[in-house]
Amino acid sequence: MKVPTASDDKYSRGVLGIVTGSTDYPGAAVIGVEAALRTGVGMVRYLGPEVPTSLALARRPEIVTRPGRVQAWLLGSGIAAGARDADTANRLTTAIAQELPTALDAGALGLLGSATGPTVITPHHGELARMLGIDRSEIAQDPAAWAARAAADLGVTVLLKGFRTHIADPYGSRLLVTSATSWTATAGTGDALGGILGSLLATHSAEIAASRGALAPLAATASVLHSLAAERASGGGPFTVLDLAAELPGVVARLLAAPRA
Ligand SMILES: NC(=O)C1=CN([C@@H]2O[C@H](COP(=O)(O)OP(=O)(O)OC[C@H]3O[C@@H](n4cnc5c(N)ncnc54)[C@H](O)[C@@H]3O)[C@@H](O)[C@H]2O)[C@@H](O)CC1
Ligand SMILES: Nc1ncnc2c1ncn2[C@@H]1O[C@H](COP(=O)(O)OP(=O)(O)O)[C@@H](O)[C@H]1O
Repeated sequence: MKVPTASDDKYSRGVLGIVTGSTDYPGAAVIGVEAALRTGVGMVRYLGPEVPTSLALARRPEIVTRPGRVQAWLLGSGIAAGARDADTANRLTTAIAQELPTALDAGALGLLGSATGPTVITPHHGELARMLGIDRSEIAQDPAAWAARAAADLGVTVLLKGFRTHIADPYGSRLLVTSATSWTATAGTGDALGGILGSLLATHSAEIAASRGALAPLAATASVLHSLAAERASGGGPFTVLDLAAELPGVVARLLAAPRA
């Protein structure tokens, strides 16, 4: 986690650009924005269609909806791969061309071929199966091996979601985060994970520029924050994804206060 200092400002802390949400799935944009802000980032620039933009602004007026410089991108949650409008397609390709640290989720996974910057993909089993052209049941049999194989074959850091989240990169990192609660299996929690990860990419862009090996531990950290926030939101029962997001600042504070091993 990056802790702001007396000499920081909103730009030096890191700006996250978010291209998520659509008229069909506007809520994914709201969830990602909320989770990113609550993880701790200097600023969020949200760029999307009118409906998700209005909803995100209504919930989080601190977001900026004009294009400008960012340190990292979160792309694709709530965007259907086959139904992108021209403006969204433009925003996605413009973002990817900047070669900044980027999290590719859901409808942006298909753009992996043009992502030459430091990239983390965040598929669930169904999405990774589609990307690799195999059956979902094969991934379920050995998710760790498939995450590692995808990282090697695709040349990016892979965060494969599930009860166990497997993180693998092309340089040999293999990390596992086990979920604190299966109440997490509820719509929108993956969109929240995207926001958490995006926030960490934006605040650690210098470390990522120095080494793409920084991506895997950041992806694992995002997953740990997500799991701990889910546990606190759950308290042993069901919760909604905005409950999870509301727990993020407390989770971050507690981790920072904990003595280091
Ligand atoms: N409120 C919102 O706006 C929400 C928007 N969402 C967006 O909805 C779009 C479609 O996402 P989906 O994942 O539903 O659909 P997909 O069409 O990507 O995936 C559906 C296929 O994958 C399988 N699958 C789905 N989740 C899985 C999992 N966790 N593990 C293994 N297999 C799984 C399903 O059985 C199905 O075969 C995405 O853009 C996503 O970001 C969802 O995140 C839900 C909430
Ligand atoms: N059975 C489970 N137990 C705990 N966590 C789960 C389980 N299934 C999925 N998750 C977690 O919930 C989130 C679901 O993400 P995703 O499948 O993208 O859903 P959505 O697209 O609805 O947001 C991921 O963070 C994943 O790791």
